[in-house]
Amino acid sequence: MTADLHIHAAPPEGAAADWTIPQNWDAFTREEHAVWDTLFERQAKLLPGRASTAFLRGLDALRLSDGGIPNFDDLSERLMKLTGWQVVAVPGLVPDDVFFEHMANRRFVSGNFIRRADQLDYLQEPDVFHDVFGHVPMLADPVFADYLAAYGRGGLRALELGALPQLARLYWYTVEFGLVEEDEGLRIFGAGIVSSSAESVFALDDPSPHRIGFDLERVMRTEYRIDDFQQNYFVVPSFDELLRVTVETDFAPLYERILPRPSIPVAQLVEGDRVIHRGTQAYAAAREPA
Ligand SMILES: C[C@H](O)[C@H](O)[C@H]1CNc2nc(N)[nH]c(=O)c2N1
Ligand SMILES: N[C@@H](Cc1ccccc1)C(=O)O
Ligand SMILES: [Fe+2]
Repeated sequence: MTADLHIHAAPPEGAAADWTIPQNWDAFTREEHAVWDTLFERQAKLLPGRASTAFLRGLDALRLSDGGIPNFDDLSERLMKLTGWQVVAVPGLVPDDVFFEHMANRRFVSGNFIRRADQLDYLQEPDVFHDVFGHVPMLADPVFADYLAAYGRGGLRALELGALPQLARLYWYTVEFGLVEEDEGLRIFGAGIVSSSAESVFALDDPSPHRIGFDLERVMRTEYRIDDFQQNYFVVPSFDELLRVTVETDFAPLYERILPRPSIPVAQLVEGDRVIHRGTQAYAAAREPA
């Protein structure tokens, strides 16, 4: 199974109207399962003491360490009992409205392919390791599970209100790259971090990125980059607080206030005429535009 890098307007051949496809678990080769196992073992070593307790508990509760790419029917059965979520297969990126519709109905979509053994560290599109290892453990947490379902409903609303980029930043800085303050210290929970060996160290240990207390309006105004380690991470005090703030706030007036204002750019570190992306440098602060 290979990635289809294009976002089609209509579901591709073999996909249902909601873009889902059968996982066809039997079609994964030994090599593909071995890629999962390699990635899994690498992260399993790194994450104790780095990942949030909710994430580590989810890994256990869902038995993701059983070995090989998980069978979505078994996984969904376990997840359904815990929080009412399911995991469904899609060929690759799906249109925004389809993505939100599934989420609002507690279906998490996962790319039905895995990176090749020579691409362990970087890929352009979310594969089953990112989607399932990265995202699904958090869905075993009842509070986070409610947050993501509410986010799906919020997504459909943001589309109507013309505020998708603003709402997408909330996803980026929580679901993909969020940090959480725990009693023992800062922990990672964003799927983009926990599924990356380099960033799961960088996000907590590197001195260069900004670690900013969660503020809804600031998050929705802050741009992000998708091709490098983050320069900005936002820290939520707890998942209860994240859920409370996002559910209790009516986003419509917030969008109205934010949309006419400039967004907060990601600072770029420049050397001569060359932009240096690597996050091991000290970046200039992401300042509020005047
Ligand atoms: C926020 C925005 O809708 C986002 O880019 C969506 C689009 N479609 C997607 N489709 C898949 N399969 N996975 C994703 O993470 C997304 N993200
Ligand atoms: N309260 C948001 C919906 C939402 C909830 C939770 C997360 C994201 C969005 C709105 O009014 O649109
Ligand atoms: Fe993701």
